[in-house]
Amino acid sequence: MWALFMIKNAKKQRPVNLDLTTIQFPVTAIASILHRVSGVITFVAVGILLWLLGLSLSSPEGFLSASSIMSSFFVKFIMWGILTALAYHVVGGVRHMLMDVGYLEETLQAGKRSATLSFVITVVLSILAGVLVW
Ligand code: HEM
Repeated sequence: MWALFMIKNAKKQRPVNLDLTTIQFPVTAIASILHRVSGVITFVAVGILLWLLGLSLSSPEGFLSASSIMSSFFVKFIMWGILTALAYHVVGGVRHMLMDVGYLEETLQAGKRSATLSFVITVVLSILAGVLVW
């Protein structure tokens, strides 16, 4: 009986915060989830890019179709998004591998610094991708 009372009471005293606006993710958490999201985008992109490559190599008409598809703003925007996701995935992947081989310290401070740096590098690569696409 006493144990039951303790369990009920312990449950009541658990801190609850349902105000999502007061919850802030650390930069390392954002870097981590974006790495997964960019991996999934890259996975889907492989299919799209291979299809476009196949079309462009199929015949001279196929090449013209592929370049006319690529001339639309919407498609260029998607391509820019794919290249940005790939850039972040590669930069984040290299960060992971540097940590795995022990080149980057596995401390919170080093993690925060390398996560921020990988965002900065991705922004630069994303601008370059925009220049390439447009
Ligand atoms: C076609 C290309 C690629 C695809 C579709 C892809 C996709 C993915 C996916 C879906 C994950 C799982 C993410 C997770 O569960 O959190 C992942 C993880 C990973 N990827 Fe890629 N990836 C690709 C290329 C690369 C490249 C070029 C690198 C190297 C720089 C890389 C490095 C990594 C690393 C290190 C992980 C593990 C991260 C961890 O331990 O949390 N990937 N990738």
